[in-house]
Amino acid sequence: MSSQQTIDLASYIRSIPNFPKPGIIFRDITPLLASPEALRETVRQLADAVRDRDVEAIAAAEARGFLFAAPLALELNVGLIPIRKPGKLPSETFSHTYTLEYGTDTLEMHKDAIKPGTRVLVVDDLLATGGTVEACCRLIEKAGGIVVGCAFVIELTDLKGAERLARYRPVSLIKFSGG
Ligand SMILES: O=P(O)(O)OC[C@H]1O[C@H](OP(=O)(O)OP(=O)(O)O)[C@H](O)[C@@H]1O
Ligand SMILES: Nc1ncnc2[nH]cnc12
Repeated sequence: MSSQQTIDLASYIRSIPNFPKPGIIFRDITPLLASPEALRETVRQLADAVRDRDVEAIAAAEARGFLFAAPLALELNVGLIPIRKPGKLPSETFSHTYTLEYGTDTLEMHKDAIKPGTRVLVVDDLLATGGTVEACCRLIEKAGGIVVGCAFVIELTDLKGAERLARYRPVSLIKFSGG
């Protein structure tokens, strides 16, 4: 695809009704991941959206957050801090429990992952209630980091996650309403 043509990123998201529970419309990123052009454009747009934040490190929660955090860290030339589900990280961790659109979960981060005062951007594939990324922000703050923003590929606007995360100045590339 030539650089003159714009890519409609939303057209690479597949909507699957009633997964993983009745009433949820699952926004599936696998078609976007399958396209190198769409994935490259996604990472480029995320980088452009946060370039003025003086980001010094990127943090992301497993699993889908990692898929965008690693190429974005390379694009911004900063390191990557993995935030993981319980029992996966080998050294001492901080822990935080949060509520999802469906269910609850706990996340952990290495206590020594961040030098105090480091400017950290949190990245995830999708913003629903904001619970996951709020948990990431809490973990970063417990470690003495400064959350300078959070960036998402997809935002589910009806769930008001952007309001919950307003103090972290969230940005998103694709917005869906209605589930
Ligand atoms: O804004 P929230 O209400 O917190 O929801 C969004 C989160 O939910 C999904 O992750 P999930 O916990 O399903 O895990 P996965 O990445 O391992 O699929 C998604 O990747 C986000 O991290
Ligand atoms: N509707 C949704 N689609 C995909 N991932 C999600 N994570 C939370 N809600 C989701």
